[in-house]
Amino acid sequence: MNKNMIAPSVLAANFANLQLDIEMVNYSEADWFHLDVMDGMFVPNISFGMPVIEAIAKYAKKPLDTHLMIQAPDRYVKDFANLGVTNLTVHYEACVHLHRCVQSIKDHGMTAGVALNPHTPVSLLKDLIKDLDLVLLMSVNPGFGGQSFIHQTYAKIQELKELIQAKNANCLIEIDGGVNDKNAAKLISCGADVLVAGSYIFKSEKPIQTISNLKSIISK
Ligand SMILES: O=C(CO)[C@H](O)[C@H](O)COP(=O)(O)O
Ligand SMILES: [Co+2]
Repeated sequence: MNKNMIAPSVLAANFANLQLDIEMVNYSEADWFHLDVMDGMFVPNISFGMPVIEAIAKYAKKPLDTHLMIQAPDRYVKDFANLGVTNLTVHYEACVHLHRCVQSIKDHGMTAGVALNPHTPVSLLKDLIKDLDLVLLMSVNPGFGGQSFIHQTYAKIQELKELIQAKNANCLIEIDGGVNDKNAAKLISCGADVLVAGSYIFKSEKPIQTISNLKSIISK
């Protein structure tokens, strides 16, 4: 997979005119769509589910990177595969049988990611890292867009990078929450491959330009 990527989080898009924002991302230099699914149980917020992803998939011309913030996500792996999701990320904290869930995601033809909450140590992934295509480090507490970046994330990225290298694993590091032009370069230099950005992109006056700026910051 390519590195130094931008994944706009649709959570911050205009839901009254989603198609317009989807076309904007298609047209932009962004690499993936980031789709945040929240169930009101694992996180204290409810976002969107299958019907909305089905609608997005109709217009999206870039891979769908889907971040499940739901309890027992293994129940829905097949449904997300059927919607055309490219990468499915589940939370470490939401999965009792994480290894089985990761295998199921791959068996359904998707790449598999595991997300860690800010309080969850990277070392817990040591026995699974070789099976993963992506690790998502939450740089805010999951559930809401527009929160402030947690600075401890920089050290976690470095620790994760060391684990990946020590285990000779081949997985991307994705950072999610509070990403902007101030922290993007440092995140990449610490070892991140994919930056998710929601509010910073969709709440800006010129989102296409904002994506382009972020892309040039992380490509240097
Ligand atoms: O997973 C998420 C929240 O749980 C979102 O992807 C994340 O918050 C992105 O939004 P922002 O860039 O506005 O912080
Ligand atoms: Co997310």
